[in-house]
Amino acid sequence: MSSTLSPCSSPATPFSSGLYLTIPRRKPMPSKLDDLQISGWLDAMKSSSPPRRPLGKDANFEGETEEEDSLAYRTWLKEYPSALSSFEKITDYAKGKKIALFLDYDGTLSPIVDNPDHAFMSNAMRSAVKNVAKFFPATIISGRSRDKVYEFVGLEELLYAGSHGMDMVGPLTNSHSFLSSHNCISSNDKQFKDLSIFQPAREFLPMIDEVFRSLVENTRDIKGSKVENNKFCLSVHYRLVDEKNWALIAQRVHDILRTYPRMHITYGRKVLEIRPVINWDKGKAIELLLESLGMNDGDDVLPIYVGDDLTDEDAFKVLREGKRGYGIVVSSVPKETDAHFSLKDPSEVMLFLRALVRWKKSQIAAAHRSA
Ligand SMILES: O=P(O)(O)OC[C@H]1O[C@H](O[C@H]2O[C@H](CO)[C@@H](O)[C@H](O)[C@H]2O)[C@H](O)[C@@H](O)[C@@H]1O
Repeated sequence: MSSTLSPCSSPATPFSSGLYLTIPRRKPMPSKLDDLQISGWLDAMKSSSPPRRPLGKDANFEGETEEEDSLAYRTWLKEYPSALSSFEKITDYAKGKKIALFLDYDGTLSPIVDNPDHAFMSNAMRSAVKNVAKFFPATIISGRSRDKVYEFVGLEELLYAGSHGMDMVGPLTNSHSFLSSHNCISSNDKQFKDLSIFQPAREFLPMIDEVFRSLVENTRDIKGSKVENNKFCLSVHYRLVDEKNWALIAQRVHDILRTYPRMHITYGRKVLEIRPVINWDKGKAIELLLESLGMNDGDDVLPIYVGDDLTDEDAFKVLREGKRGYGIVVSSVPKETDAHFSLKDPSEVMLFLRALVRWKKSQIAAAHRSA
C-alpha cells in the first residue's frame, strides 16, 4: 500500500536542487474536472476516511449492520491481532533486542477531533509517553509541523519529526549515507546545538507558502473547510464540510495544484495533504532515524511503529519488507494495512505503552537478581 494515492497528481520524483526556481507559476485557472476525475478524487476522499461507528455503540451509520461490522472486525483481528493480546509474543521476540519506538500523533496519541487545533493529548497519555521514552529511544513522527507537534506533546525526552518526516532535528550525525544527499546540515542555532537539522524540502518553502495563501483564499467560502500550514506540507481539512461540497473542495484544490506540478496530494483522515514531490515519506524517515541511532541493522534491534493513517503505511511497509520490526495500526474498523498488529484507539495505545514500561522494568529487575 502506498499513501500516495493521487489520481490527478504527478508521480513522485527525487528531489533536485534549485527546483523551485524552475517551477512555472501561473494564476490559477478554473478547469472543469470530468466525471471520472471527480469520482476518482471523491473515492479517495471517502476511502481514506471511512464512516466510523464506534465498536459496541449504536450510531447513525449507513451500510452494514452493527453485528456485521463487529464480525468483520473480529475476522480482521485474526490477521492483525491486538498488540495487547499479543503482548507476550511481541516481548518474547523483543528479548535481548533494543526497541526503538516511533509514534504517530493524531489518531494515535490524541483522539481525532473536529478542530485540528484542539487535538490535545491527555495528561495520562503524556505521562505514558514520558515513561516509555525513559526506557526506549522514542520519536514522534507526524504530518503536523514539528513546532506544532512539540507544542502538543511538550516532552523533551523524545525526538520529533514534523511534516511527515520532512523536518527532523536530532543527533543525525551517524547517518553518513543520507547526510550528503538529503540536505542535512549541522545546526548553528543555539537551541539545537550539536544537533543536525534535516529538511529535504527546504527549497520548496516559498512555494508552499504561496500555495497555502492561494488555498486559504480559494476555499474561504466553503463552509467548514480549513487549511493548515504544516511548514513543509499543507492540510486542507474537509471533516466539517458538508459531503455535497466535497467535489467542490476537490475541484478548488485541483485548480490550484494544476499550476504547481511539483506539489501533489495524499489522502489522510478527512484531509487532503499537499506536499512537495520529493522521494521522502515516513518510511524513509524511520530508516534515517534508525541509522542515526546506530540501530539500522543487526538482529538485536526491534523498531516498533504505531500509527493510524495512510501516511503511516509507508513506515509499516519499510518494517514489513525489511522483516525488521513491528507495525501497529490504530483502527477500530477493518482496513488494508501493512502493519503486523493493531490497537483499537489511543486509549489502547496508552495501555500498550504502559505495558512496555512494566515489561522493561521486570526485565531490569530480573537482570539485577541474576547478577
Ligand atoms: O501524521 P499525523 O500526526 O497523524 O497527522 C496527520 C494529520 O493530522 C491532523 O488531522 C487529523 O486530526 C485532526 C484532529 O483530530 C482531525 O480534525 C482531522 O480530520 C484529521 O485528518 C492534522 O490536523 C493534519 O495537519 C495532519 O496532516
